[in-house]
Amino acid sequence: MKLVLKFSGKNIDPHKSAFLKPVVELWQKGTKLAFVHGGGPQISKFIEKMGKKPSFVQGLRVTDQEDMDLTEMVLSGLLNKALVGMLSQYGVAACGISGRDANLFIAKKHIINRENQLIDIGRVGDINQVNTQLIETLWNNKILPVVSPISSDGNGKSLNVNADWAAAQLAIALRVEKLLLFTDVPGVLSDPSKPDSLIEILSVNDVPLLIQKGIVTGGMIPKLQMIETVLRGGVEEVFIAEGASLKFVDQLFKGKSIPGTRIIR
Ligand SMILES: Nc1ncnc2c1ncn2[C@@H]1O[C@H](COP(=O)(O)OP(=O)(O)O)[C@@H](O)[C@H]1O
Ligand SMILES: CC(=O)N[C@@H](CCC(=O)OP(=O)(O)O)C(=O)O
Repeated sequence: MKLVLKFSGKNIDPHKSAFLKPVVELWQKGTKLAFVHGGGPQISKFIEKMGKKPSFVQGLRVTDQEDMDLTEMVLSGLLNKALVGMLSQYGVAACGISGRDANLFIAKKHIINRENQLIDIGRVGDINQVNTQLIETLWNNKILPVVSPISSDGNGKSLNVNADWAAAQLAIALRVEKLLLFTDVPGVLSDPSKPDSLIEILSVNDVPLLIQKGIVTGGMIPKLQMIETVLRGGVEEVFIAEGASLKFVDQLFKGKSIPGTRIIR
C-alpha cells in the first residue's frame, strides 16, 4: 500500500509528538508513506515578528522575497527538522527534504486570473514537474520521507507552493492509492459555522458549485481545486479530515467509513 499523507501547520505542535503515533504505526506496518507538511500559522507568526501583516488571495499567501526567505526557513528548516526529530524519537528513520532536493518539485510562478484581471502574488508556484527518484530511493532504504512543499523554480531559486498542492502532485507522481489531507475541521462542511454539517461523500462534480456559492472559502479552496486533477491522475480517493481521524485510518483501507469527507470520481 502506498499513501501520501499531508498534515497542515495547524496539526503540528513541535513540542508534542503524540499526533505522530498513527503515522509511526502505519509506517511500521510496511505502508509506503510520504509525509508532506504545511506550516501556514507558523510562517505567519514569523512574518508578524518582522512587523508585517500576512495576506492571502484565494487561500494562497502573497509572498514577497523577504516572506519567501522566512517561509523557506520555517517550512524546510524549523518544522521539517522538528518532525524528523520527533519521528526519530519513535525509532523511525526519517529524512527531511524539500521540493528543491534532487529536483523533487519544479514549479512555475502562479498567476491568479480573477475576472480577467491577472494578479501577481509574488514568489508563489505551481508544480509542473515531479521527480520521484529521491522518494523511491528513501523507500527502498526503509527511510520515511518528510517533505516540505518549497519547490525549485528551475533556475536555482525557490517558490512557495501550497502544501495541499504539493501533496496532490506527489500523490499523482507516486501513483498512490489514497491522498489523505489532515486539517483543523472535521472535513468539508455544508455550513462552515456548523461542525456537524459534514459532507461524508463528495463527488468531484460538486466542487465548482460549492466554491461558486461561497460554501467553500479561504484555505479550503486550494484544497478542493486540485482534487479533480488528483482523481484524474489515477489516485482512487482523497480524504479530508481532522488530524484526530488518522488513528482510524486502518478502517478506511477496509472500506469502512471514518469521520471525514471522502472525495471520489
Ligand atoms: N465549507 C467548508 N468546510 C470546511 N472548512 C472550510 C469551508 N470553507 C472554508 N473552510 C475553512 O478552510 C479551513 C481549512 O483550510 P486551511 O486553513 O487552508 O487548512 P490547512 O491549514 O489544513 O491547509 C478551515 O479551517 C475553514 O476555516
Ligand atoms: C502559497 C502558499 O500559500 N503556501 C503556504 C505553504 C504552507 C502551507 O500550505 O501550510 P498549511 O498546510 O499549514 O496551510 C503558505 O505560505 O502558508
